[in-house]
Amino acid sequence: MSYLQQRIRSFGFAIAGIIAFLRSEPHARIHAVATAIVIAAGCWYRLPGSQWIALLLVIGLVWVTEMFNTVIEKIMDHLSPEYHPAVKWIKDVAAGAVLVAAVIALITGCIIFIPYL
Ligand SMILES: Nc1ncnc2c1ncn2[C@@H]1O[C@H](COP(=O)(O)OP(=O)(O)OP(=O)(O)O)[C@@H](O)[C@H]1O
Repeated sequence: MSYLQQRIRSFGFAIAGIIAFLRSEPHARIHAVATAIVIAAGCWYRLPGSQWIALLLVIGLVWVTEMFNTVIEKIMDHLSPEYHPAVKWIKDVAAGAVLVAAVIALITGCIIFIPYL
């Protein structure tokens, strides 16, 4: 298999991962709806490029943290299905990362959209 074929194959696995995440996680579908609404609002208000960059960065931040949080939960459930304080710490910190990203995204959204309302 050539280098290019390997890269295309890896890209296919990454797309399959995104589809698996969307299919299995209700949170992911809520993020998808919220992302669509925010992008539609951005188009409606014809946001300038700098505001689009800020918006896309925080949307990406929320998606990436949520995906890694889900991966961490799945790893822990696989490795240690029974209760363990270390698992609680790991899952709670991972969930905290999602909360940080969501709060940053909410504040950014308010800064961008409130002046248009
Ligand atoms: N094996 C475990 N040992 C210790 N605490 C756990 C364990 N599993 C879950 N917990 C605790 O319960 C909380 C919820 O865990 P859970 O895996 O259900 O995630 P969740 O945040 O409800 O996410 P989701 O709804 O996406 O499954 C964790 O944040 C952690 O505090």
